[in-house]
Amino acid sequence: METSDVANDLADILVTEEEIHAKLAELSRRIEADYEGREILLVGVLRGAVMVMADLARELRAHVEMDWMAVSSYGSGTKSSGVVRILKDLDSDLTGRHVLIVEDIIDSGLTLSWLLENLRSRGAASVEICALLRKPDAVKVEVPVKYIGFDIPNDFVVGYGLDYAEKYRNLRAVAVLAPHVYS
Ligand SMILES: O=P(O)(O)OC[C@H]1O[C@H](OP(=O)(O)OP(=O)(O)O)[C@H](O)[C@@H]1O
Ligand SMILES: Nc1nc2[nH]cnc2c(=O)[nH]1
Repeated sequence: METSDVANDLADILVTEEEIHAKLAELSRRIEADYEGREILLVGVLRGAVMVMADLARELRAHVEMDWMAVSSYGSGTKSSGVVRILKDLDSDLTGRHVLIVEDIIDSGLTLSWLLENLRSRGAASVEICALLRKPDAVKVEVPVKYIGFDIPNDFVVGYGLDYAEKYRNLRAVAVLAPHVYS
């Protein structure tokens, strides 16, 4: 597939690569200051958070450990079912750890509100959330997010880790798909 084929599928770029990296730098400076003297365990939520985890971790000028969890709440469609299943659990013991959950997007909030409670019950010293994107008009459950990148409209978005039918995760920007992709 040619690169131009992918570009033809995009209706609108919502957040550019440059804007993402500037925002992650800004959030990283806040995180470094907030966690001074405390080591962070970054918990990435597979698979969408792979890009934001990789770039945030490399932007941070502090020791971090990284672990991964895979949960499923969407099945194969574009609507959250609200039923969250653990597909891959953490390898780390969270007792006494300062956990920072790294997510790509908060849509309904169902995934993160469930995950927050789940990780808090494991004896962590603290559990906070860093999410690149949030859709304020889609939220069904309010989630206390300490570090947020961008509030975006209530459209289905792809890129920078986010997929449609497992494609488009490798886009450098966050975009809305053109209608012909769905037909
Ligand atoms: O706020 P919510 O409505 O719960 O939606 C957010 C969740 O949806 C996406 O994951 P998805 O289930 O699409 O899996 P993926 O990360 O493997 O693509 C995203 O990565 C979040 O985990
Ligand atoms: N790709 C993608 N996954 C999501 N999961 C929840 N919201 C979204 C979205 O807008 N795009």
